[in-house]
Amino acid sequence: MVNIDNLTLKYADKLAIRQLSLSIASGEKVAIIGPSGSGKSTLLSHLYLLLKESAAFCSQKQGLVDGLSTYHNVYMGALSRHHWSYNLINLIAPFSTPLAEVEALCHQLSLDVPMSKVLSKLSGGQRQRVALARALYQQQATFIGDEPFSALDPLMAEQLLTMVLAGHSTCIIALHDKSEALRHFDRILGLRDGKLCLDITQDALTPEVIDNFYSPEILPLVSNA
Ligand SMILES: Nc1ncnc2c1ncn2[C@@H]1O[C@H](COP(=O)(O)OP(=O)(O)OP(=O)(O)O)[C@@H](O)[C@H]1O
Repeated sequence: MVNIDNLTLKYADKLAIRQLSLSIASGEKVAIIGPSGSGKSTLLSHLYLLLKESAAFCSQKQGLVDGLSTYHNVYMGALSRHHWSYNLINLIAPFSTPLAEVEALCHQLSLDVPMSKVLSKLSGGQRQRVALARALYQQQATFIGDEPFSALDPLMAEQLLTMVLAGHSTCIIALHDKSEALRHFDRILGLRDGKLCLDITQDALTPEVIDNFYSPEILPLVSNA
């Protein structure tokens, strides 16, 4: 589905991704782990650029509009599916079908706030679920997520992760969680200082592999993929 060969990315003179090669097949559930600043967001943004036509991206920056309602922020996920005139009328006076769809989706995410509530009045965890709902409302085959559950309690994070994995054939998700959530994925990629240092399948995942990956030593690539 996507092939990256010897990719290097930098911001001004800061190297963020170093000579990274990677293939991800359609249908894979891939977790990306790594310390803060290791390049996860940079890699995910690049993958989204490559897969834009078929992927929804739930980024850390969220890109929500504070002055708009919960409904309108989620509905933005469907803008490209409708004619501009439909979107315009719906912005002024929401149609009943998308309103009911968005409400049901929010309910699935335990986001039981009035659809008219403006974003600026929501908590951090609620905002994160609005961003997640907007990505899910895109109804794409691939989900790319940059720590999309980081502001949620562990139980809710696990429930929503399960829902996202079940709803998309391919998932590529950067996670805070080092161990528990990883058992839901087929394959785990680990970045350190912009380099791919871990690329293993679920059956090879052990606490020792994870501990070694996070140890201060510089390690060669560990891979069975
Ligand atoms: N806009 C930017 N301008 C300059 N440097 C940047 C910018 N964004 C990221 N970086 C740098 O690039 C490197 C990779 O950052 P990136 O955000 O991809 O890491 P990350 O693993 O996603 O971090 P975190 O877990 O904290 O979100 C870091 O050294 C970071 O400081």
